[in-house]
Amino acid sequence: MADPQQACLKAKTKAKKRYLKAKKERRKQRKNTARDGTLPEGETSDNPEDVPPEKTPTVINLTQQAEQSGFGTEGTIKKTKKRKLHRSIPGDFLEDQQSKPVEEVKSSLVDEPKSHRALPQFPLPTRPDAPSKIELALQGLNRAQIEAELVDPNSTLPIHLDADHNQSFLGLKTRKRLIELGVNELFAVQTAIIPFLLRPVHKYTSLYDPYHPPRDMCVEAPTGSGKTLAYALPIIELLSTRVVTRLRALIVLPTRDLVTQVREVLEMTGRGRGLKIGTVTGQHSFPHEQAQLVTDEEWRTGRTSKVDILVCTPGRLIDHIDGTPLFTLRDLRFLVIDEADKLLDKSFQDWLTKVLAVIQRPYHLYLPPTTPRRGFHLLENPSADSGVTASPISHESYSEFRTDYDEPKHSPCQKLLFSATLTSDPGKIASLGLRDPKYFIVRETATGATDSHHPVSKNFSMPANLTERMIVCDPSRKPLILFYLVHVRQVDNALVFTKSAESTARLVKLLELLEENSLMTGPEKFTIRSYSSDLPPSERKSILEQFREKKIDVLVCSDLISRGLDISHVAHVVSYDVPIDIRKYVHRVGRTARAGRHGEAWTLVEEQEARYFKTMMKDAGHFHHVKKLRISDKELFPFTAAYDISLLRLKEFYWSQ
Ligand SMILES: Nc1ncnc2c1ncn2[C@@H]1O[C@H](COP(=O)(O)OP(=O)(O)OP(=O)(O)O)[C@@H](O)[C@H]1O
Repeated sequence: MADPQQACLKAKTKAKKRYLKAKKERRKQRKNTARDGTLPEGETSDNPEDVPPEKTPTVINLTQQAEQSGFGTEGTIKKTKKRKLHRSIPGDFLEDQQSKPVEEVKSSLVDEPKSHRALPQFPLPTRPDAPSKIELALQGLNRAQIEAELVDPNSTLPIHLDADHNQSFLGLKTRKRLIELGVNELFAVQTAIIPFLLRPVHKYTSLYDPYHPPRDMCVEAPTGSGKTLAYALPIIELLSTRVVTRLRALIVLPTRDLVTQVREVLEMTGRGRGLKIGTVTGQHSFPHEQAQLVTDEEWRTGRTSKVDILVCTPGRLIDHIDGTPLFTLRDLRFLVIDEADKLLDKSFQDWLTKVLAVIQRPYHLYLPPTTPRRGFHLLENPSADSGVTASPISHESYSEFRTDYDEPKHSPCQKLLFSATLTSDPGKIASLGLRDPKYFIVRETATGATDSHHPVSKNFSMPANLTERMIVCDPSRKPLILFYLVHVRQVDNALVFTKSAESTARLVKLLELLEENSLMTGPEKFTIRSYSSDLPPSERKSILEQFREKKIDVLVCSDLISRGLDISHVAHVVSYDVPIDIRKYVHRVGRTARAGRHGEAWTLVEEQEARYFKTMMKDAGHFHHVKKLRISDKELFPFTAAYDISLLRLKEFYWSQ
């Protein structure tokens, strides 16, 4: 007897076979229909599967179809939508619908418009190339910085005394004076800056031209390249045309020593021109300085200033703005900020806000329009020395008369910024509110220049004739190595920079003891002195004078004199302690190799600092200029015994204090 279960299965298999056969038939029929565009007999077009292909427009419609046909449950639709994000080929979607015969659906899409098939051809997203160093450097910088003028450091301009050869726009008197001082040519920075400041806008050069306010200027040029003369000469040249004494040029510097130095340059070059030069640094008492600056004899005419040019430190300048009643910056024609990056530092910022508030105020050539006219108000008339002469218009009978003289004018003050490491920080420069600034950068323009040579790159240029060396050593050997350099490598006429006033004093004491105890030094003993903020100003001045006169061979100092100091015979600079940043390094080593002379820079790098120093120099694109030097124990041996004794004596010295 047949098993009823088996019989049932057989029956099901037969039914399935019939079903599949019928299905095949139907498919055949449909294919034929699709070819000739007719529906098979007995079938209606209600079935979405049978919609002629041209009526199956897009992927989105196919999804809708799936919903309509009922085989797309919620889950299926969701899945479909998700997949569509990845593969938008209609055929793919249909293949996913397991419950439908694949060919059947594909066949309905045979004639799908080709444009739809192009959709998946969108390009894959690609990662853009990293921006170049230049692009990064340019971000946030203003146009003036991008359009900076590069000046070739090798360009010079000979000074001639015949009138035809005056390309520099310097007057004959100035040129004669320069020749007397032994300056026969202008250095690169001077060839660019002096004509820019002196070239007349019209036919004549005037002290004030309210209708063509001068452009401000930023200058970055290597240390010792002659920036001081670059601004001193035009100031002297222009101010010599003045009739009455008024404060027209203000030169701000970060330290007293630099104020003295710049004053000397101005006095030397401006001799015989009748200009009065003053300084305020706090070195003298406040009333003394006040008496040098202003007089109240002619206050009615506004002629209160006793100086044409004032050289000052920022702190003392503010003291006089606040505390000297007749002191005014209203007549300023030049504001020079030397060592500008230093003076724009946070520690110095207050002075700038105050000074800018005074000089940036628009002014009226004559009286303010709201004030009734009663003669001239000379305090409000900064153009007394310009081509504009007094006229009867100022009489009170013309009180209603208005001309363009009554319009508020831009301040005629021209701001000039100088540094060997001028900041590329746009925020700092922007705080100065420069007027259409022109940037000059004195830098080698090597052929095949790379990013690092772009004007706005952070690399600073160094003096051409500077040799740089680094000595990696154990910290305990540093004094010994310095002693060795002085005695064996003839490192004299040297400035040695330490990290603080305290270490300056200790190092000098140790070196003095070493001199005493060393048998090797023989009769040739070196004079070593310290120079730091710990010393009173009078002593500092005297030490600097002795060093200038070559009475001191090695001057150990803190960074107090790392900027601006110009002593021509400095042949060596030793960074006994590694400088904390590249700016410090640039200024320190820049005390030598000035004005085209040769000079050597030595940096003692402690082993644990070597990586930091290397990175700093590499970032500045300068590491390849620094030669590595090894000093063996054998070379130091002749001094080691004296060194050990000196260390003991040093301990005793400090204990006894
Ligand atoms: N045209 C020139 N001919 C000869 N010597 C010059 C000339 N211009 C400047 N000097 C000399 O070059 C030296 C360096 O000049 P200066 O002090 O102005 O340099 P600097 O660019 O301001 O340097 P720093 O950035 O260190 O302050 C000075 O002794 C100066 O007298």
